[in-house]
Amino acid sequence: MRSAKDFFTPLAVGAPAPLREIPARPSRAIHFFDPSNAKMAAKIPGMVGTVDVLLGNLEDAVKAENKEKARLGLVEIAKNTDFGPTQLWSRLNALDSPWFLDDITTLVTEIGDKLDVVMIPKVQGAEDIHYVDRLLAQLEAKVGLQRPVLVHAILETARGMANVEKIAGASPRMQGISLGPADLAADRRMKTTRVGGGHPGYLVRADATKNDAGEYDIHGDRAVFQQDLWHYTIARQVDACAMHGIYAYYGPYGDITDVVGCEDQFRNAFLLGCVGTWTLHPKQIDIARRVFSPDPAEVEHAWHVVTAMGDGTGAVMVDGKMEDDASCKQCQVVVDLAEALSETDPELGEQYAEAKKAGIAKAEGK
Ligand SMILES: CC(C)(COP(=O)(O)OP(=O)(O)OC[C@H]1O[C@@H](n2cnc3c(N)ncnc32)[C@H](O)[C@@H]1OP(=O)(O)O)[C@@H](O)C(=O)NCCC(=O)NCCSC(=O)C[C@](C)(O)C(=O)O
Ligand SMILES: [Mg+2]
Repeated sequence: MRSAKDFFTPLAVGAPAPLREIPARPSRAIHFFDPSNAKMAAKIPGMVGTVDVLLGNLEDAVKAENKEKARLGLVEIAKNTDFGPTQLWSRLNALDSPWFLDDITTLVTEIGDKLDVVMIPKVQGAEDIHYVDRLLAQLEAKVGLQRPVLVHAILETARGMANVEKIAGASPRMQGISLGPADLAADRRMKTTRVGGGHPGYLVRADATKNDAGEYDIHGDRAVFQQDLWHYTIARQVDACAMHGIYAYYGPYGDITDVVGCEDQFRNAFLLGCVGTWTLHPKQIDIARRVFSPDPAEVEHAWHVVTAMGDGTGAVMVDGKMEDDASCKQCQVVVDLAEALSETDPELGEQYAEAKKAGIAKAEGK
């Protein structure tokens, strides 16, 4: 572990200085595409502006014989596309794979100026991030990049989970962490075969009631509530990220057809503190944008409270409810998110501007 004194020192002579703060850029939908799939790749330039992040996936879901094609395909797309406000990320192959070294070397030297974040799969501990950190600094110095490429870890092993706080704080490059529910389930020997989402077997059942004979009717009509398999994992991931000033994300929802279940899983993650999710299919993009953008009614309420609270201290009544310093901070989270999203999403920006006007007017009794 580096000393706090040299945490922000570049790890190679000539590498750009690490950022002191990770920018809160909108990243509601991290849209995955396979750059070796010609049909999918052809759609990417037209998707600029429709998602916050376009991610060229080089790891799982790309066939072994297509790894090189995917890497070079991504270089080509990046060189020929103006991404405007849309971020460009890539998921590299795992550190122990035969492809990682060429992935990182090629991408940083060829398109490092366009690449915002590299996603590293199957991160086990801080040592994995330290390795990537130094390598990135050397490559950045070699090609004279002016800004550091950031790092995003995927939580998909039990060891990675046990080390999540250390991973989140391993480098000033750490931008965020996503959940990898499929690999994590396998590594933990969980018995779900689904890629994310719930499972009907993971439930709690209401107590049995007594029948007319005074016996517990265990086979009677008892309400069943399906539970969230990922609650503990996401909550811990969110704490680790918040503690280190980086961002937490849900990951993939593999049942592309079940848009309702997908929306529920995304919303749970949003409410727990995640800022975004992955989209694997165009169908999931609108869901992610909707879920990870606060409802204008919430934004209006947040402005009402923040305005009514003035300097943020004391207690006031708003719509029959007590608001104080703490709830003002909760509302500030919503206000800040709405302001950040307004900068890149003009349609939402208009709705949020209306909500702000209405919230302030209510606070001022107009
Ligand atoms: C699921 C698949 C096979 C269905 O692909 P399909 O072609 O069968 O679907 P479709 O419904 O027929 O497609 C309709 C149209 O959308 C296009 N399309 C379809 N998908 C995309 C896309 N992503 N981006 C842009 N365009 C897309 C597709 O080309 C087609 O175009 P067309 O109408 O012109 O014919 C396909 O959507 C796909 O390959 N998606 C990405 C999968 C992926 O990246 N998986 C890896 C992340 S999850 C993971 O790795 C786990 C994790 C974290 O590691 C862990 O939990 O451990
Ligand atoms: Mg995985």
